[in-house]
Amino acid sequence: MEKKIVLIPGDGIGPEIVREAKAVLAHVAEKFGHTFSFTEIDMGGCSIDRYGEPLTDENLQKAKESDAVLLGAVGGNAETSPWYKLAPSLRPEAGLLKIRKELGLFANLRPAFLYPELAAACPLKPEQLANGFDLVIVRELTGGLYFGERHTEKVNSVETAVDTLVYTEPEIRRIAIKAFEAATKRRKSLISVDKANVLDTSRLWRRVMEEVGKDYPDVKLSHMLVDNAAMQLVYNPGQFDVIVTENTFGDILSDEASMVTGSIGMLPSASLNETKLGLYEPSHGSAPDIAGQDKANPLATILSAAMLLRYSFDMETEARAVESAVAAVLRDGYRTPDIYTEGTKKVGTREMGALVRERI
Ligand SMILES: NC(=O)c1ccc[n+]([C@@H]2O[C@H](COP(=O)([O-])OP(=O)(O)OC[C@H]3O[C@@H](n4cnc5c(N)ncnc54)[C@H](O)[C@@H]3O)[C@@H](O)[C@H]2O)c1
Ligand SMILES: CC(C)[C@H](C(=O)O)[C@@H](O)C(=O)O
Ligand SMILES: [Mg+2]
Repeated sequence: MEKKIVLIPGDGIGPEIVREAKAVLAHVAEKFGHTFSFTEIDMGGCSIDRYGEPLTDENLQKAKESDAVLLGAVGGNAETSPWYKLAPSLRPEAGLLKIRKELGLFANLRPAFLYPELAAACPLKPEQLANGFDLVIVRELTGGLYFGERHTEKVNSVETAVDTLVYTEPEIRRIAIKAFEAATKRRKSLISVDKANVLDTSRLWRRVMEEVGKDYPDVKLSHMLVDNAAMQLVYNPGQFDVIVTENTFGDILSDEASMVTGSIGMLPSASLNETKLGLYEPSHGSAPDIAGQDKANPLATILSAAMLLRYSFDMETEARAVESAVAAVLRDGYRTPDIYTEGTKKVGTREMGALVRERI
């Protein structure tokens, strides 16, 4: 049966990395006898330029009617791009938030894994990597500060900005279940990261995690304050298996975790709801500083395509074939500039994509 994939190249390096991931998916389809159709839509700055808004309802509808969505990245340089002169609700990132909310993508899985071949690209000392590094961050994606009420006003003639952090018990419960399920399939350790020494939302978060944990007696649940978690991630990263955390903390900790893998260009992600329709994207941004130069690492996007095959299409063999091909390329010594170290072979975005496809 044909599978409909909506591609969102977006801005900056987005079109370059999505081009490579699309070619990987097309290669998988041919090799394993599947039919994938591809429809491209605009989102982010390119959509603002074309339609005056970051995601039109018509394009959103195309995403809703697909079987899976693969995104590059949206956004530009906030200092220089005219997109950032617009009202916040019309800026590129608003398109991303709209699609996450409209598709109900509350669970964002961000696996971070240090390939042994990339140890030299990791800024940590070898002894800190003694326990390896292989974790998944389960980030809540449709609540918290990102979606709370916000405004800017003058209070007693003082310019005042307000962002609201809200979580409801059902929102916490459903992400807890995703996290416990993920931990069940891995090393059965779940660390819930919060700021319960200060925030009411975190205290509710902790209570619900404990309650849901009763249904998963095999999983060891513990709690860690987010400031400590940020420190532990670079001090002893091997201690983590699954981390579950709220939207903002997950955003920050996942960029931090990405550097332990060698580069933000290595970190894929899957944004899921309760159906099979998911959105897959690298955790990094549109990297305007290297856009159009064939320098971007396409591996996070290619690994996101592997997650698409796994979670939206139930194609585990195909997903593993893509992941093994990425591992093989790294074993064979090929590196984009962000993960390049002495003695390895530097390649561009295009060549990296081709090298992965050759190994599937
Ligand atoms: N999901 C998304 O669409 C998404 C995610 C994060 C940031 N953004 C947007 O991207 C724009 C730039 O943000 P930023 O500079 O803070 O973060 P960024 O992730 O785009 O870039 C940070 C640094 O990492 C490098 N980098 C990122 N991806 C890379 C890759 N695949 N290969 C090699 N190097 C890579 C960049 O060159 C830059 O030096 C902003 O407009 C931001 O809002 C979008
Ligand atoms: C671009 C931005 C809105 C987005 C986020 O904060 O979720 C990005 O940083 C990410 O990690 O996907
Ligand atoms: Mg981020």
